Amino acid sequence: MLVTLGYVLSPFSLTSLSISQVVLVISFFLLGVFIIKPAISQWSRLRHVPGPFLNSITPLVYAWHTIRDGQAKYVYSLCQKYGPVVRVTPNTVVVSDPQTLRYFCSLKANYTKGLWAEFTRWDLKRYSCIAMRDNESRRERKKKLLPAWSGQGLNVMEDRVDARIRDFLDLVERKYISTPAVFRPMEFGHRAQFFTLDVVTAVTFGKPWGFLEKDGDVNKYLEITEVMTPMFALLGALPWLVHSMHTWPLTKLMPGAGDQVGFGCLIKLASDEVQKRLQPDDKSSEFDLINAYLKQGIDPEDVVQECITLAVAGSETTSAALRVTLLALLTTPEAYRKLQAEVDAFFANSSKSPNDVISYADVKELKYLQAVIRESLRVWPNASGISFTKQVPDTGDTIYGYRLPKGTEISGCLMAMTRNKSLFGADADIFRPERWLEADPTRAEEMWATVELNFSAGKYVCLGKQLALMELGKWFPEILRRYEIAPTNNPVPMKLIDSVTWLPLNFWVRFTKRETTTEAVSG
Ligand code: HEM
Repeated sequence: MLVTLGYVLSPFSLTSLSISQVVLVISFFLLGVFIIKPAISQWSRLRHVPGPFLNSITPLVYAWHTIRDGQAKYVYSLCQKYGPVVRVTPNTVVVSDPQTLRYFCSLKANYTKGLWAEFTRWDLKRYSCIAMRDNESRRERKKKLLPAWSGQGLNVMEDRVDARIRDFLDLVERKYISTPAVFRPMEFGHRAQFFTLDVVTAVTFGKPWGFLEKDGDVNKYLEITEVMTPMFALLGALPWLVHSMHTWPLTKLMPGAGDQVGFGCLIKLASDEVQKRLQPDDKSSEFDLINAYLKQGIDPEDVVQECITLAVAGSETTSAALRVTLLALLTTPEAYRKLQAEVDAFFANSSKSPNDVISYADVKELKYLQAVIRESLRVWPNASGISFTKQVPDTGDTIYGYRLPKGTEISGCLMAMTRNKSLFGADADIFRPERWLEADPTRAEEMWATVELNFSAGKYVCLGKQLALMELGKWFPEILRRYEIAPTNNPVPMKLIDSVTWLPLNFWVRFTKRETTTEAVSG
């Protein structure tokens, strides 16, 4: 560097320059070495990939749009403008073709997880599966996690979901039935989170954390995570932030088991529960994910990390899907009535006791219900920006004819895939469940294979996919058979925020009992 500096200064006689001129020359030199040169080399790596010029030299454009409008809408607009491969930040490209997404998630493609995955590590010495970037270690771990998510495990999970449905119905009965004489509105955005958090903790720890019973935030967990969630969107753009967060002194700001409130309480809950199972006198032989994972020989410290991940991965995503599905139904009265009619017909012909929660097997047979769930996942896919990037392997790769050097981060724009007009029809931007019933079986299969990418694919596929579909599938019939739900007239209208998942603010609804309602089920 000194040689170069000498070369730059050589045309001048140092004695002929004033101090301020020397400072100016050195400043230009430093600017060139530390800012312009890296920017040029960053830009040139992927200069052949289409995208806005500014995005190719700085991640701040993406970060700005993410903060302003949300990542999904922004990345979707870039895909529409630039085609199947778009450069969204200097080192990130996004594809809008399902086949390519499936390819880079497959075992054979040998891609690894992108840098954002580092953010999902709470203990820097340990990894949960979702945070593992090394392919061999994640393959080993996933092999041990998978058995719990099928067969008997899934049956027990179904019982736990049923119990939380009963808790939800009990909450509605206790506090939220409106009549012409009494108006008792519910803010549904948070109640959806209470439901999914209680499901996921019941499945993981054997008992719910207690959000529904309290009808409120437990240990300020939600208050604090709501601030953190939008950061996921930004981290896709600013991976260096992830590294800084894992460096002293910022590590001091990371949540820990000693915290009295927020995310640290979840860490403590997970550590305590795992420790309890390790005691010789522990009696909790029942199925839950802690016992199942320990039985597979996963190190207890790693089981703690898996539990924490589950609570995060399994609650925000599913509650977002629950909220947007209800929102879609409330704003499409025709669909609401059709679903209600299907649900009524099912229960009218069912021999089950009114207290039994509908089985998952029956849920899968309700065609309009399935169409509604698929349609809402289609119109509002989760994480449709660059949140779950993967990294191109050492060999580099060629995608759509574009050479991507090793280390390039790549992601799929789900919204571009799930609103593709050639597959879903000219009205792909609107919620219309009928499209699923109109499509011939081959087309319907392709449509679902695309929408299913909400849960990722290949070696990254979501472990909780069936659990999430079960929660959504059971919640609607059990609620709609008993109550009419209507939006309320708020002075401040509802707003849907894109914060990796979908977060409606001010989502107030009114529950009234239906004339033909069956009795609310008791716990
Ligand atoms: C609508 C609901 C859900 C959606 C859209 C969803 C989406 C996803 C996606 C996209 C991934 C892959 C991330 C990546 O590529 O790195 C993932 C992974 C994961 N999800 Fe879900 N998820 C949902 C519900 C759940 C539930 C209910 C649970 C469990 C209680 C869960 C547990 C997990 C776990 C453990 C992983 C990590 C899998 C791995 O790293 O191989 N998810 N999910």
